[in-house]
Amino acid sequence: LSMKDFKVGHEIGKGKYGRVHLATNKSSGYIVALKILLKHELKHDKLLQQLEREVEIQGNLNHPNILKLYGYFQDEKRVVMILEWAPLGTLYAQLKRQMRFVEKQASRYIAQIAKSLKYVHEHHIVHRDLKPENLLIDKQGILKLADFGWATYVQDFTNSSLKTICGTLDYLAPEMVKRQPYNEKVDVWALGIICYELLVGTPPFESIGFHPTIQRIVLDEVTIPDYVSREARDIIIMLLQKNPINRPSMEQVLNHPWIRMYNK
Ligand SMILES: CC(C)CCNC(=O)Cn1cc(-c2ccc3c(-c4nc5ccccc5[nH]4)n[nH]c3c2)cn1
Repeated sequence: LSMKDFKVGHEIGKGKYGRVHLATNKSSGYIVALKILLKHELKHDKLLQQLEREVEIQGNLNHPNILKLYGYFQDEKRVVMILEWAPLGTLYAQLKRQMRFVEKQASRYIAQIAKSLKYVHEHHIVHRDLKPENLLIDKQGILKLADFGWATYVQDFTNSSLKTICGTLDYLAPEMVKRQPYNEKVDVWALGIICYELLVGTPPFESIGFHPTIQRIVLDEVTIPDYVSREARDIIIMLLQKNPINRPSMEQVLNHPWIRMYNK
């Protein structure tokens, strides 16, 4: 495969390392998203190895709520990943449009994210950068876990400043902020932030500036508005436990009444 097998359309996204274009495969007519990374931008070969690892990971993940990597190819100038196209864009954009979701819709989205995370965690992978910008929606309204922050594949959090880790701090777990060892429970925390945000419209510890946000993540208890149901309140408090040991597994999340009541 090479670029000439595709009719390349407009740019749909721009990451730290790559540009994403809508494209059509000329022979199959299939619409895909092409993530194009210029080799000279991947200067030191560590990034190229990390990219190989990313492709290796993605190639083995096969789940209805995880964005598919169909394949990849390279020529002298670039590396290209052939990815599933999600026509309805990101959950972030939909949330901005709708302000916030009714509990049934929010519960359905949280259930889908929990299913994808259960699968990813079973493969001993931690996503680490779960946020509405990384969740895409296909034409049936099904959520697809993605990871555009290509940088997460090259970040080892130990020595990089928190600020460069990701655009927003809102989804960082307390143990990450405190630079302690972390595990898949950081994704459980992020799911709690997203759950709150889908129901309320803004993340619970959002503040102006870097320090206030990380301080609130570590110190503040979440305050949940009265219009949020008892069951939703219960799952949010469960997911946003400061101590990762007290957070539930994805199995337990999927068995919670607020999930079961809307996902028969
Ligand atoms: C293991 C798994 C979690 C990682 C999967 N790999 C990636 O997420 C790598 N990646 C995917 C993308 C990407 C970005 C945007 C889209 C889109 C898309 N559809 C849109 C519709 C409207 C507006 C914007 C849109 N972006 N579809 N498919 C995409 C794929 C960028 N980097």
